[in-house]
Amino acid sequence: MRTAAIIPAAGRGERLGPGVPKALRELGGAPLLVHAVRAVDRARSVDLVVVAAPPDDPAAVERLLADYEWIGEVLVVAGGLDRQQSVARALVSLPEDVDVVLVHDAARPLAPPELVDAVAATIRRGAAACVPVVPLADTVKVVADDQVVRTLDRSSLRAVQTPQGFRRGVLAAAHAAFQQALAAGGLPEVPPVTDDAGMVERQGVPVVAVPGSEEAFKVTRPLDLLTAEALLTRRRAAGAR
Ligand SMILES: Nc1ccn([C@@H]2O[C@H](COP(=O)(O)OP(=O)(O)OP(=O)(O)O)[C@@H](O)[C@H]2O)c(=O)n1
Ligand SMILES: C[C@](O)(CO)[C@H](O)COP(=O)(O)O
Repeated sequence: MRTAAIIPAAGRGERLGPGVPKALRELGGAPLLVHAVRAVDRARSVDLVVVAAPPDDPAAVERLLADYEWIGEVLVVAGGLDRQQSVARALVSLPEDVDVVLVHDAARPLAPPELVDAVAATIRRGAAACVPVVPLADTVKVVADDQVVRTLDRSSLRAVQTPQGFRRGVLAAAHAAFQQALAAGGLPEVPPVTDDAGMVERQGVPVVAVPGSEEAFKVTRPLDLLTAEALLTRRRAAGAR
């Protein structure tokens, strides 16, 4: 089985604040994207990496990655206007012999390679789709117009991370159905589709949940970048490359 890791990296990072696209922001001397490529590249299960770059200048991302001699061959494609489009563009660029696809946010730079391998192994063992999940730390309430409507039972709620893993045909069919539904007049707004597993769920395909990692958190807001710096400093002090 050949496994490809798609890294959607075409987002602006509005919640992180003004600056270059989020995937190109620095963390410990290298762009977030380089850390995310390292995370999947170091995983034993990954044979090929495809990056969906900011669409205005994908060649700049190609040049950037070429500066890191430890990075093997990475295919770079132009990303799209939203995450779904970026993943879809990478998906159609995959060589025919790829049968397992992992999708991993550039915005999750410190995901452990062991997590990548655990997700890939779940698909290789026969699951159609797999997501890493972590329990919620906070109490969760439904709020409308500044009023609490109700409190949810968080015991069965999980926060979902990446990498998410799929049999290639399952992910391709879900993306195709998503595009068709959009073309035919849109999708229901609730729940919005924010990840690839969400598209697969809409097709009625079972999605396996495996334990995620606190270190696979998403850099979304400025404090997340500070947290990532601290974690990276600790890893380097412990001898990590
Ligand atoms: N058009 C887009 C939008 C997002 N992404 C990618 O999807 C991942 C997760 O998205 P998120 O953290 O929401 O990133 P942004 O969309 O950049 O963030 P924001 O919503 O704050 O602008 C990121 O690696 C981001 O680069 C992408 O490839 N193409
Ligand atoms: C894919 C994802 O990282 C799973 O948690 C998430 O849905 C993407 O984040 P966004 O902030 O909703 O774009």
